[in-house]
Amino acid sequence: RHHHTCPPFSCGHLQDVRYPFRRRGDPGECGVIYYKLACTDSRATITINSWPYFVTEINYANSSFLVVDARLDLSSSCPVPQRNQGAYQLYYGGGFLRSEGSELMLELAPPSSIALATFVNCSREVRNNTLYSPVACHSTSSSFVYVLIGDPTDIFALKPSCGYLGLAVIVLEGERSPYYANYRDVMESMRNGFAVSFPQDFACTTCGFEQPLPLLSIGELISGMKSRRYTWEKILELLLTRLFPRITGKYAYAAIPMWIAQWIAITAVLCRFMLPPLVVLTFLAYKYWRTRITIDAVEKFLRMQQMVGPIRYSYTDITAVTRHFRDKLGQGGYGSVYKGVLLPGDIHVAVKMLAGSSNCNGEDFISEVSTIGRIHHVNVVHLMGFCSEEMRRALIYEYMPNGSLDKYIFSSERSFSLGQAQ
Ligand SMILES: Nc1ncnc2c1ncn2[C@@H]1O[C@H](COP(=O)(O)OP(=O)(O)OP(=O)(O)O)[C@@H](O)[C@H]1O
Repeated sequence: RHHHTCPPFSCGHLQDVRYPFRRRGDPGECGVIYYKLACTDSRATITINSWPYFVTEINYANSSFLVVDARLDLSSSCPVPQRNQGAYQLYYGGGFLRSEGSELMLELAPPSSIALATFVNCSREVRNNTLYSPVACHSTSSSFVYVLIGDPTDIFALKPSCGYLGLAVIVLEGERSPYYANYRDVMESMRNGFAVSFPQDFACTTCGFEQPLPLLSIGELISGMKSRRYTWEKILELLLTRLFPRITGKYAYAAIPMWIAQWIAITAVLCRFMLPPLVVLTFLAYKYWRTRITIDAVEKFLRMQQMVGPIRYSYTDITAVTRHFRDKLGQGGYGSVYKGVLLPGDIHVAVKMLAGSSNCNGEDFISEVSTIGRIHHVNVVHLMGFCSEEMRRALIYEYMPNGSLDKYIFSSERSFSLGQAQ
């Protein structure tokens, strides 16, 4: 797709320039925004860290391109870089940092090893110091120019008589120690430029170039593993590329485990914070639903019962009848029994307050009211009324002044007699 809408172009002396490069004014989907080339008849220029560089060569085979400092006076026989602190930011791992606004990219790692060459101007001559290589063609009898090669931390500890002039990135060839390079080597390296890699993202096979994904047959996989051609990382990469071609195309392979980790983290956080409240809510909803069912069944029964059975009282009536539960007669399996007086007529009653807890469910209450309420027998205590408000329930019996029969049956003396009336 990319190939059709963004055809290769020429820029300066470069031919067949493709992704990730783009020209000013190219459609948005062409190339990568930071790889904009400014083209003249003879030069292609790119800006890295706000500093211009000539792109002298692009090597698509190893995803790198060669750059030369555009502000370096190449025609001079004794070039010294301009004051350019910030144009080169070297990463300690050996990479080349590129910052664009708030973004900091590590991808531009030069394929060959590089070092910084710092040019300084000293008011006094520096003797017997191998770090300071003289730049004779720029020095006079009162001003001495040197180039220092290597770790930038050494350079920050400059001699007091020296001031900073400019920086250059130089390529360290082979085994040569940077501390023994002289100005001639530095000049040659500055003129040749240094190579910069495309970021990993853009070097991937699926970006814009219509290359087929690697075929992955089981046999090939096994033989690859046997011959140690495929490492575990390689196998993971192949699998991920096949499973998520879009994602692996969009992000670099290195970003995939991070992507998976992010999803795992999000799921874990959701489970940790969402699941417990959800479980509690479900439980409460279930409890409420069960209670509602019981209450509804009782209410339905009571509407029918009202015509035939005992009288229904409100909870306020019950508190009035028992005078706020003042006189407790006893305690049974289903709750406490209080003495009360029904007006009008001053009829003495026993009010059994059913405990709201589990052992009294709606069914028991219904059967008590419907069965006992209908029985009118001399040997069965008469149910005169009841109360049911939500989960507060009470049964109102006629008052038995002699108390419960078990008081006599299980009394320690076992010597009692019932009169005819009793
Ligand atoms: N109608 C009543 N008149 C006078 N006192 C009563 C009456 N009903 C109950 N009581 C008193 O309250 C106590 C508890 O009675 P309750 O019927 O609740 O207990 P229970 O006999 O163990 O039966 P249950 O197992 O059905 O609760 C009795 O022992 C008795 O002293």
